Amino acid sequence: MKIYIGSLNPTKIESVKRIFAEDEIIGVEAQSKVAAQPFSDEETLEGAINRARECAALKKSDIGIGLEGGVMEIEDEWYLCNWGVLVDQKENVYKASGARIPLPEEIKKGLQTGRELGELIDVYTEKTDVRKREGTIGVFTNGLVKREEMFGHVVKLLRGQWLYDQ
Ligand SMILES: O=P(O)(O)OP(=O)(O)OP(=O)(O)OC[C@H]1O[C@@H](n2cnc3c(O)ncnc32)[C@H](O)[C@@H]1O
Ligand SMILES: [Mg+2]
Repeated sequence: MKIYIGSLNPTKIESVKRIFAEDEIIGVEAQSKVAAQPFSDEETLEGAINRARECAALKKSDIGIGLEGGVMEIEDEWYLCNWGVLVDQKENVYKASGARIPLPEEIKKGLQTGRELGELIDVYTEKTDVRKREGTIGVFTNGLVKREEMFGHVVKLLRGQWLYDQ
């Protein structure tokens, strides 16, 4: 199969390659049509849906996948959240969410001033492009769960649900 994933972020592309190891995986730029930094489960999921639909609509695409990261609030604490969507040629839509962990107060404050998590985590860790490497989830799990692994789990949940219907 030819699978398009709506991102050029290597952690997202690699996570799809891991789970669809026998297929051709192509990363393309896709519009999430939501804010660069989504602030709820709903908005994050919507971003993933939009990316997946755009990929599924590409010529020769068998499957389109959208993976989107965001933050969401539960009782004053802000959590990392992640959503994935798979759309096939029958226009079936499969959804799954990823692991979530709370973010430190300092990061929450930065997000409240309108800055993107990807930028804040680089300042926090004094590193560059954390979002393309271990991710925020990797930083705050001491490297035990990296962004690629977390998205890999989301893609596995998508593939499994899709397989169930075949
Ligand atoms: O190129 P794209 O596919 O857009 O990849 P991205 O890294 O920007 O990722 P998202 O748009 O899905 O994530 C929305 C925002 O949240 C940030 N983000 C989400 N999860 C993250 C993580 O685990 N580590 C670092 N940044 C993260 C990300 O950098 C963006 O600012
Ligand atoms: Mg982004």
